[in-house]
Amino acid sequence: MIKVAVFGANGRMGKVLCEASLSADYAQLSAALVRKSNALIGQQVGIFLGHRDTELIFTDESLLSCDVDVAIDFTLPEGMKVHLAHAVQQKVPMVIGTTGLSSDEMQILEEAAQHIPIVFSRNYSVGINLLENLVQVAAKTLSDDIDIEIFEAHHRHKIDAPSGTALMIGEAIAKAKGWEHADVAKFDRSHDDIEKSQQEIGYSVMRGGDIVGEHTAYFAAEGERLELTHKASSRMTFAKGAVRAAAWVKGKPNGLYTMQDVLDLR
Ligand SMILES: NC(=O)C1=CN([C@@H]2O[C@H](COP(=O)(O)OP(=O)(O)OC[C@H]3O[C@@H](n4cnc5c(N)ncnc54)[C@H](OP(=O)(O)O)[C@@H]3O)[C@@H](O)[C@H]2O)C=CC1
Ligand SMILES: O=C(O)C1=N[C@H](C(=O)O)C[C@H](O)C1
Repeated sequence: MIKVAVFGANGRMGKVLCEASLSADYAQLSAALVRKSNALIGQQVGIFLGHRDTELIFTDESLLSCDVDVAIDFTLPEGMKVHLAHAVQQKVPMVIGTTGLSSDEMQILEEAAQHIPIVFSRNYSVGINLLENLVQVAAKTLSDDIDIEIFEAHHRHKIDAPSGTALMIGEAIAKAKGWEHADVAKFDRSHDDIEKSQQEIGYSVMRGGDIVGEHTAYFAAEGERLELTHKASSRMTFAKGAVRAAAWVKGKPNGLYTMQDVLDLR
């Protein structure tokens, strides 16, 4: 049985991560952590979740009085950095799903992985991790006369854009093509006065309503077009993947892992 702590337990993903930890027969929710200032501290997690029969109460994010094996963080970059520091201090392995990290924040993650094992993935669904491999096959096979574009759609509350997953797909394609992603990523065409280059990965973004997460990679040639699409219809998909990653990372040597490692897809 793996003892799980969830940071940002009051968030959209935090709530579902608590549910997933309570539901998995190989996991138990041992700590539901929120910011020090949060009025939920001392209140029952079960009442917050609506129906769950658990004695657990919300505690603050210091991880200090927690008996846990792995901590999961799906928050925002500023929060993730604080949570990571607590986890390194307490020597607690982490599963991180927070997106929108800057290159400096990625470096902080890599440094922390020298002290604890960390799984970091911008998408914990099995389907997207498979898609990451499929787009590489497409990028290598459809090598000539091809335009590559990535479209993503998410709910109106999502802040970072393009999504972490869209970037993850783009980076996988760039790697398969032998391109530097930073050189070929195209986020804005509004000021262009020439035709697009074929050494380019274009991104487009939609935000609206309650869309959980949709991603399409387009490989468009003259005469044919391949579209590879993934649609997530429930946040529970990500949460189950993260709890699975938590069970996997327990006892692993220090280092930075991905969901591809957890799923043995490399
Ligand atoms: N990798 C994956 O598979 C997936 C990743 N995500 C990512 O998960 C993250 C969270 O998404 P979502 O649940 O929708 O977001 P929410 O806005 O619903 O929740 C954010 C949570 O982070 C906390 N938080 C924000 N800032 C800080 C801070 N500075 N210090 C401590 N805690 C903080 C919030 O606490 P408070 O309420 O106190 O502000 C809240 O608990 C996003 O980065 C999203 O992209 C989402 C789905 C899947
Ligand atoms: O914020 C979200 O909701 C999601 N974020 C992740 C991302 O940025 O790719 C994963 C998922 O698509 C949902």
